[in-house]
Amino acid sequence: MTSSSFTIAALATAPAAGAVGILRLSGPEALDVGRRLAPGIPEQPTPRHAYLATFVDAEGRPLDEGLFLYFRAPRSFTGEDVVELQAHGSPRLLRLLLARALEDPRVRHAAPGEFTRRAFLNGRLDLTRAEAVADLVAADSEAAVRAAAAGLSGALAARVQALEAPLRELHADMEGVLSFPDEAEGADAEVAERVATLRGQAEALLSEAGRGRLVRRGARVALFGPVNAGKSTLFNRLVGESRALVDDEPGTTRDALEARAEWDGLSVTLFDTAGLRETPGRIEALGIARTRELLSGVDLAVLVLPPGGTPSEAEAWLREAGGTPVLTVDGKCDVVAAPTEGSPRRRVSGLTGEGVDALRADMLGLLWGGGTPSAVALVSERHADALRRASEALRSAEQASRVSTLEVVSGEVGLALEALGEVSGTVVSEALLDAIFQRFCIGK
Ligand SMILES: Nc1nc2c(c(=O)[nH]1)N(C=O)[C@@H](CNc1ccc(C(=O)N[C@@H](CCC(=O)O)C(=O)O)cc1)CN2
Ligand SMILES: Nc1nc2c(ncn2[C@@H]2O[C@H](COP(=O)(O)OP(=O)(O)OP(=O)(O)O)[C@@H](O)[C@H]2O)c(=O)[nH]1
Ligand SMILES: [Mg+2]
Repeated sequence: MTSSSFTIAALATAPAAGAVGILRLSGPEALDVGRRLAPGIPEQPTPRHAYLATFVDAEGRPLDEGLFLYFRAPRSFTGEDVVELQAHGSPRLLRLLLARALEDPRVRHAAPGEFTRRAFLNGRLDLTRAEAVADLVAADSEAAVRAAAAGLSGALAARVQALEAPLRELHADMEGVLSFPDEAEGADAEVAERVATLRGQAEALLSEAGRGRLVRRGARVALFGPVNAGKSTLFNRLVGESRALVDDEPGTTRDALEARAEWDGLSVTLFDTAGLRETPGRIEALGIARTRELLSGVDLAVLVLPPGGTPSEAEAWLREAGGTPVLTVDGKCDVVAAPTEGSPRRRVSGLTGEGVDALRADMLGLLWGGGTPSAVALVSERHADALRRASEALRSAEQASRVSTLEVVSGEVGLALEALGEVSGTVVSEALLDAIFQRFCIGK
């Protein structure tokens, strides 16, 4: 028996009490096994019809009354026969039902992501859409939900396809000329231009990886600057609650504090840090070392300066952020009159809230550079790696088209095609599938 002819079973709902819990079976014996748990179901149930059924134990004693659904292959999520027992959401009851299904030697417990893996192997989803399923389940902000939903409906698949199809055509044209130089004469016209256009597209898609990461993981933003500048007060204002301690004693914040917020649908983790100063006490020095470390790992740092901060002071603090982009603001703006000539820096007051909405908009602008977070293509690290290899092969092809033979150009284009195939799933190894689907939860 091959692994895919095994019938698999798993709970499709989280192992917690809820209104409804689902046991899902997929494979050739799904109906037979399902009917043994729900003996009232006809031998040939109507597919996609919700039957009210009694679920029973091995002695025929009722365990629950629930819904029974049968999806006949290939019209199911996995493309195989699928049966769902939709029971009351008791974790203990569901484990009893699962254990009964697993008593059958033709059934084994599904590996993480195995239902979706079978859907992929049976051609129901391409790889980008299968991965969007995992992204959707893991999404913890509205932008992440919307971007994953777009991926599930094929947004990324379409962009990869728009690259893969003309690349395959170009490859075929060149191979044609190489095999039948007389008949295919001219089919390799403008190779350099065609390669250059496709490389541009591959790089454009690759450039969305950073934004994809931001949507998936959320943005990380840290407030930093000299002691007593009003960082914690501003932090509390930005997160909308009094999370951080505030005091007029400089050095109040010793340990970085974090809070999660959702701005324009984007998940943002905001950090309040220990204020920096030149001659710190010992404990504070530890906090300061941690601030520097934190600053190096965030997507954006906001330097909060006290009123009257000079440009040279600002310069000195800016160096603390290393390579991280910095947005500098003048804090406590309520205590100083607005400068007569337009100050280059945003003025905010954590105390009164002045300038805080505008600051939030500035931060989103810097993190996003415009556009809506939910409209981003969810290019993952895995996709980016393959796209990088595809772009490199296309760059070599471009060079070869000027200095080398058509054979060499075609070889490089072939490599680019292989790399792209890893994104869509037209070229995949078992090991790659293992790596992808291991990240899924059980029952998905
Ligand atoms: N109860 C339940 N809810 C669920 C799922 C499930 O498996 N069970 N899903 C699981 O993740 C998602 C829904 N995804 C699904 C995708 C395709 C098909 C399906 O039957 N497709 C067939 C028929 C399409 C049609 O006739 O319109 C097909 O693609 O051929 C079912 C569920 C979310 N909700
Ligand atoms: N007038 C005014 N006072 C503020 C403002 N923000 C903070 N303060 C006051 O300034 C003092 C320091 O505020 P914190 O928010 O604790 O400053 P901090 O930068 O976190 O300080 P450390 O954690 O010590 O580095 C407190 O007495 C606050 O009430 C503001 O916008 N306007
Ligand atoms: Mg503080």
